[in-house]
Amino acid sequence: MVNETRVYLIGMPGAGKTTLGRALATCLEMPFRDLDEEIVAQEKRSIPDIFAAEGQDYFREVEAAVLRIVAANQPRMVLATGGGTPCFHQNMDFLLATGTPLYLAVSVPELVQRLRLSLSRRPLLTDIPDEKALTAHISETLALRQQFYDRAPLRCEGTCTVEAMWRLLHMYYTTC
Ligand SMILES: Nc1ncnc2c1ncn2[C@@H]1O[C@H](COP(=O)(O)OP(=O)(O)OP(=O)(O)O)[C@@H](O)[C@H]1O
Ligand SMILES: O=C(O)C1=C[C@@H](O)[C@@H](O)[C@H](O)C1
Ligand SMILES: [Mg+2]
Repeated sequence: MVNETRVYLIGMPGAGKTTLGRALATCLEMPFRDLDEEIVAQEKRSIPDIFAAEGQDYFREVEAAVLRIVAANQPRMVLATGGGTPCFHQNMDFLLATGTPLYLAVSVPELVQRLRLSLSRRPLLTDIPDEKALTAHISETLALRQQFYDRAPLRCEGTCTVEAMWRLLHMYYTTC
């Protein structure tokens, strides 16, 4: 039953949506899609280039449109969403209506350690000077996003694994 649905991985940048999503899809023998990659393919430019040329509002419109197109084309898949996806254009309502959102809940210090090395390719993090500022930024962003992430029916805490996600999904589908 798990593999007849759309599993939507949501969570902060660095939570592991792409890395774990790919592995979960292999384990479930389901197609894997990454919303950021779909946006890059549709726009034929990188995410930092989209933000720089058009700004965040445009990016969020494209993100919402591509989400709906990918879902329409894929009745079963594991989809790694973007970090901000659930927070714009009623996307969280859409995710809940069309599949099973699973929130990867990772602590701020762990996110900071993972994101530290990749700031330059993340358009919302490029101007952050040091680890203290990064910690403050991640904490503030998470505080704003938490209300959206918390609507997910499934939540994997800490250093999540494919096995832990599989167990959550399996329990959810056998009890619902
Ligand atoms: N469970 C994990 N334990 C340790 N490191 C991890 C784990 N999951 C992901 N990472 C590492 O954290 C970094 C970010 O992972 P990933 O790109 O999958 O996150 P993401 O949620 O897709 O982020 P984004 O929203 O920016 O696309 C990568 O360097 C990855 O190797
Ligand atoms: O957290 C965010 O708002 C973002 C996360 C990335 O996945 C990309 O979707 C983009 O860089 C925006
Ligand atoms: Mg990703």
